[in-house]
Amino acid sequence: MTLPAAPPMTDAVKTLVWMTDTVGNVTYLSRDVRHLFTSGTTLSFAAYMQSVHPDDRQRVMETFGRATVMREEFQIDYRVIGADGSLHWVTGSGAPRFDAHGEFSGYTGALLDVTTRYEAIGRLEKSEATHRLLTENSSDLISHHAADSGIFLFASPSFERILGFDAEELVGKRSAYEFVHPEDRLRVDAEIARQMRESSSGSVVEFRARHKNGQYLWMSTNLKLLTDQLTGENTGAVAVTRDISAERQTREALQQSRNEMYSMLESIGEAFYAIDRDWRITYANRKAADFVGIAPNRAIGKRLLDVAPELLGTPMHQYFQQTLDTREKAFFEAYWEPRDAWAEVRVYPNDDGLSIYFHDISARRKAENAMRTSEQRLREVIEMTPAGYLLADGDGQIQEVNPALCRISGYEREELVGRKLDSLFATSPWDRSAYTAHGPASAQGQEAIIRHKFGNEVHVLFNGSIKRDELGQALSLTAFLTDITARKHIEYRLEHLATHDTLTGLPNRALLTERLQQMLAFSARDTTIGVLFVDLDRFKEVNDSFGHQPGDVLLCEVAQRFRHALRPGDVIARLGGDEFMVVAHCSEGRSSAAAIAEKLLGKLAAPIDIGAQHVFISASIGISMFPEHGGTRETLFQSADTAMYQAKGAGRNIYRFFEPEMGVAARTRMTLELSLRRALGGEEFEVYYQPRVDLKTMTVIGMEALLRWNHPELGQVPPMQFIPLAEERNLISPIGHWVLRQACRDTVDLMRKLGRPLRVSVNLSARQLRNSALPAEVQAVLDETGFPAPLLELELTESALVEDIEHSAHLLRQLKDLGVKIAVDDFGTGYSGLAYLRRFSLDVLKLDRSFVMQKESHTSHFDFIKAFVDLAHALKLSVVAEGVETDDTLQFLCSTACDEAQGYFIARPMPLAALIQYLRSPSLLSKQDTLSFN
Ligand SMILES: Nc1nc2c(ncn2[C@@H]2O[C@@H]3COP(=O)(O)O[C@H]4[C@@H](O)[C@H](n5cnc6c(=O)[nH]c(N)nc65)O[C@@H]4COP(=O)(O)O[C@H]3[C@H]2O)c(=O)[nH]1
Repeated sequence: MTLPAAPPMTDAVKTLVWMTDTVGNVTYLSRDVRHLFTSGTTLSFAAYMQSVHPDDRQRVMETFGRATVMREEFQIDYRVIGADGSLHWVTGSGAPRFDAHGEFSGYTGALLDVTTRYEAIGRLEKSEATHRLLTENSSDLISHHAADSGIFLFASPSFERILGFDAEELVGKRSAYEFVHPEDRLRVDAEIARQMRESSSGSVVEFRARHKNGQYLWMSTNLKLLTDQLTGENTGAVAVTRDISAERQTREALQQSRNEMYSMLESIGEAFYAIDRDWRITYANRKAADFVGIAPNRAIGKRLLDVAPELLGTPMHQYFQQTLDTREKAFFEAYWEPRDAWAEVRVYPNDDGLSIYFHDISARRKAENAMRTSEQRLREVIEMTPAGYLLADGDGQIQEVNPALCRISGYEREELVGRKLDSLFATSPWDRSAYTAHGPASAQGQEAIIRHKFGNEVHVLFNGSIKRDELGQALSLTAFLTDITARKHIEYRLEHLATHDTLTGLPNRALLTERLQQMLAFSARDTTIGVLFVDLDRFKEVNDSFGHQPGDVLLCEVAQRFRHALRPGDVIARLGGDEFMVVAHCSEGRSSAAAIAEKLLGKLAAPIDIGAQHVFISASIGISMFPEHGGTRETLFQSADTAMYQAKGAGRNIYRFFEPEMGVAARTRMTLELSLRRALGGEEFEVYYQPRVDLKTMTVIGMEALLRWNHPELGQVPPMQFIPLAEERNLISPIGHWVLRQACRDTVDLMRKLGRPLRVSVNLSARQLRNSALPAEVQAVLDETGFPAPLLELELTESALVEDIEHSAHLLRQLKDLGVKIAVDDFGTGYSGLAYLRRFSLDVLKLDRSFVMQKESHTSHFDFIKAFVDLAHALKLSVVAEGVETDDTLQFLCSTACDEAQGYFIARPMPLAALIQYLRSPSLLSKQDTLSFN
């Protein structure tokens, strides 16, 4: 059989028809594909089988064989290899052929070239295999879910590995929703809803999925909803889910460490920011952002110069650039003008750019500035202060001085710096011990002496302090020194004034007392000290006769002579008036003291010249010895005083040692003094009144008030015993005041009772006259008692008046201005004459009793008294005679035109009650015998 020629496969219909004989040899083959199998027209079965792909040959043989045996139709796809070597997929189909006799005659069939289809299938299979491979081996969970229910339609094997469920357990049985953590469900739903709403093509959602073992794993799902192309309905979803637990953990850890770093960067007291190489801010903590005035999140990502344009061109900017260039860190301080702030900046290079730390040091800078300013000011103050200033090191070597110290010390600054403190100070509160450990820390307000360059001493007030290390060792010494030399001189003068007698320059009582105290305190047991009380004799007379100034000249001369008579160790003091006291060591006991006394008296032997006058003066000296007469200065003074009175009494110009018997009299005086003080407070005083008569009318026109002291033990003490004591002990003023008040009160009462005026005269002592407040006190008494001033007569002795003439005259004028009368008591016993008294505005002269009594012995006395009374009258003074004891005297006085008289003959001093009685009695002069109280 000849096979027709076949067209090329590609051009022709790809189906060929074939026929075989009963044993399978090809008897007919369409021309189209013939060339595939043979170049001839016939083809044996075996040859044909050679064309079949070896891998398919067996299958083809079996199919053919079975079909032939069974006489069945067959169809089989297999590959053939063309004669040209090309491979083709063919679908071979055949059906048995029977002849008219029903005899099998072979097969007739067709071969369809299905290479193209198979290639497509091959590709599909390959892709499917690839996908399957991917799906089966993917570490991700790949799933397909039904719409709405989320039931698994497909689950990749990885589900078992990751969530513990195999596909069988999932597909068609469970919903994806079962696995979502309840807390994440809302989020997942929201995402699905969003996707459906927006028809978006997939999104990623993270959630926790429950493992079969109950634990949750973090998953990230890439979810894609599937939509029907025609209806647009959701037909399900595919999901690719990945276990991101580890990633989450890493991410969280990273976030955690980033948070920690940020919170650390936030919490550090410093501002921090980082910039990349493009100067973009990659991080800025709040402090840094605040510094430039921007929110941190707004700064990040921005270029530094956009956020802080003021940075451009500043040193800070240059430093940043330099660090970026050199990769070397930089530390510096910079001023940030927009904030008027100073920052301490540290710039570190890193792989991305720079890490910049800065610390606001404005406060510190300000404090430093303030400190600098205050230091500057302090320096200026130190330079300008009038107090000297010095700074020395711990060894006392001067490091720094101010101009004032140069002025005070006389040295130039260069001469002082480097000098040791010890050589500058003669005395200072800081000796060597100040520099040692635990020495004093400061010396405030202490006095020191600087040795001036020219040798003189400069007194300074020293205020210093020492700075020490922890071991107490001196590090530096600072001191301010105020020049107090002038003040010291004044102090010295004041002290001298306080301790020395201004007239004679001798030590005064205070200094003498102190010296004696020292001598007693520091004396050895066998030391003998003599205390000599020296009182000038009749000095008062000199004073009264020549006046105060000559008296002062005399006292100075005496002081001078006494001083020369004594040894340097002896002390001589003027106690006041004409009293001196000498305290001296007496190695030979009494004989030494006696020698001193004689020397003193001897010094007075030569007359003293006062102006043109030679004045002879003597002294009485009382001596007490330590320890013989006492151990304390009081007893020694007292004893010397007592002995001096003894010497005076014994005839003057002599000295007397104290004898114990003398002490008795002294003690009596002391007892009296004590009880006198008590009497003032009690009711032991009483005023007696001695009537005074007008000699023309012989009527009582007034009386003299005389003080009586009714001592509880001693009985009535006469005024002459206690008045001088009261004067001496400064008690007379209160006593005198009491008498004045009592007298005024009694007389007012008396006048009221008798219905007629009465004058009362009250004695004033010399001491009262010294009191400038006397006029005011008298006025107060007059006001208080309502006593008429013209009826009050104040009696003063001559000697009291002349003690200080200026003062007396002034005071008398003031008293007279009150309207009271002034009488001079005891006239005729003193040294001054009438003319002398003209200087005072007086009203009454009281002739002393001794003056009145002389009448008996002098025949010319009458004339004298008469002339005196006339003279007094000429001076507008009335004359009162005192001490009228006899009728004769009274008569005599009447004949001399004397105005008034008082005396025992008329009436003795008497208590108030008796006076009332006396004054009421009709005949006065007949009563004198019965009214005796004195
Ligand atoms: N022999 C004699 N004496 C007569 C006669 N008439 C009066 N006398 C006394 O002579 C004194 C007169 O007083 P005086 O000269 O002021 O002398 C007073 C006066 O200086 C002073 N005195 C008395 N009372 C005070 C007083 O209150 N203050 C002051 N400062 N001194 C007073 O005491 C002195 C003595 O006072 P008295 O003892 O009271 O003594 C009184 C008086 O009793 C007389 O005929 N013959």
